[in-house]
Amino acid sequence: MTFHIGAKPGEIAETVLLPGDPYRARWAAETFLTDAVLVNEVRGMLGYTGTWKGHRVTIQGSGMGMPSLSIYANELIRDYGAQTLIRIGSAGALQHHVKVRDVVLAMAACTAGSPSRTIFRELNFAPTADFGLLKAAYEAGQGRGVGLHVGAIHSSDTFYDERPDLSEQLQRHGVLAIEMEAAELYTLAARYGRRALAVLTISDHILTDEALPADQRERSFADMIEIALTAAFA
Ligand SMILES: O=P(O)(O)O[C@H]1O[C@H](CO)[C@@H](O)[C@H]1O
Ligand SMILES: O=c1cc[nH]c(=O)[nH]1
Repeated sequence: MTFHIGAKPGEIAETVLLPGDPYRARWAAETFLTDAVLVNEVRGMLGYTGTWKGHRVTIQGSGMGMPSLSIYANELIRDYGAQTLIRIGSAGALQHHVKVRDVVLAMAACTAGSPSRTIFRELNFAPTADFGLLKAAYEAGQGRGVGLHVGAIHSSDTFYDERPDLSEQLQRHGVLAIEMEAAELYTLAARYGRRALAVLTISDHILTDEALPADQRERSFADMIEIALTAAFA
């Protein structure tokens, strides 16, 4: 047990999928895993361990924002020995060619600041995905009939943005989408020598205001989850 995860030693798999939403963790475990067992419910941040095609997998909610993700990823890595951590999240599209329901594989994640900022000080560290996972996810995503994009994203500290000029600059520099966790996940994976990737489904469009309703945000992300699972065990 840790401060925030109640699982006993051995109850967390080496491969962990991390949705922000704990109900997405429950839905994904019930939908994709065999013999899924609830291994964490501290603070309602649900985590399940089961198998997918014979491989052991944990799906653990990580909450919203980098401080929350950082708590779960630190404990999963340092206390439970997680080796492969794949975020399965929602994101807002920042480019017209990226559509609602498309899947974005985050090759790199910009930030204005993260929980790791105190370590890096003046350095602008470049948080990047594990190349093997990224390549495997790209291959797994092709031919599925889903719009698939690979590129940079922005991990923001805010959902309600008061800096339209910042979004404009991100858009101008080809950043595909905005979410709130991947940069810190990539940074922690780099620090501890683990593999990480963020596979994101576009839930809304920053430029057009189109948005998926909440029930679909929870449940209609099957492509993203299958891509993540396939990549983890490629
Ligand atoms: O759908 P999840 O995984 O929570 O991800 C996105 O949704 C939340 C904001 O609504 C933030 O956590 C953001 O990163
Ligand atoms: O952080 C996020 C997540 C989904 N959609 C957004 O616009 N921002």
